Amino acid sequence: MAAVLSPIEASKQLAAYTAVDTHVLPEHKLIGIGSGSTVPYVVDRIVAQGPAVNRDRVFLATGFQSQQLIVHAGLRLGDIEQFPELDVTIDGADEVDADLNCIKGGGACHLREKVLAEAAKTFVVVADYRKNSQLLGTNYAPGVPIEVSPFAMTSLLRNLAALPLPPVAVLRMARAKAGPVVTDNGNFVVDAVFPDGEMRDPVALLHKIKLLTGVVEVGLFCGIVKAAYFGNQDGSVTVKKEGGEVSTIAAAP
Ligand SMILES: O=C[C@H](O)[C@H](O)[C@H](O)COP(=O)(O)O
Repeated sequence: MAAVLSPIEASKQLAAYTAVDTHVLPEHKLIGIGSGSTVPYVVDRIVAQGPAVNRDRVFLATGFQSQQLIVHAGLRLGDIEQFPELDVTIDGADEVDADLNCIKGGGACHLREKVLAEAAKTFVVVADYRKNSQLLGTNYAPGVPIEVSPFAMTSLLRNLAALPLPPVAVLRMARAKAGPVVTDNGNFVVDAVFPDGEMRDPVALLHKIKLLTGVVEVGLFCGIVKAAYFGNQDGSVTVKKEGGEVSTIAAAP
């Protein structure tokens, strides 16, 4: 018997299934798989397309979690060095604004995620309705994830504090380990809550943070997303597309 999903899980699944059905076509052979709690549903739906179509596909991972998902699903794992150009990458998101700018990195994977997003002809994000917002920072409270070289962590905190509109910034600590979260690249993550004024221009903010010494990557994804799929509580899916088009696919009867 199929497990009964909670409303949030059901909306993640709905978003993931709809995005895969729309964007992962039989002719797509190189596919990036992102990170987070929505992505397992992406992999499930791809597996459901069947062994015949998946046999000659290669899947690239944004980190340890998606690598495990790919391998355990019996799909072929590839490397960005071998396959620098992908047909499509599907990933989760922490928050998506009206212009398809995103906060990503709640799972500390945003460096590799951005590499696979930029490598893809089509980059799509999937999420539940809580991530759909007008202004970044409205629903996702921890702030902008900033991956930083460990040696530069203290100086980054000082440099952030010295900005004209400084954020409240903290080193992300691990939950079941003493000490900080360490990324798949061996770096630390600083979470920085910026004033609303700064969040209104994510592109400018991204550039400002990226210039600070020791910053490896910033969890602001700007101008990369082609479409975002949000599963809603009523079983419908809201689709936001590059260019501003917003539509809702009605719930199945
Ligand atoms: O670093 C993690 C990623 O950016 C995730 O895609 C993001 O945190 C969303 O994850 P979830 O779907 O679990 O909310």
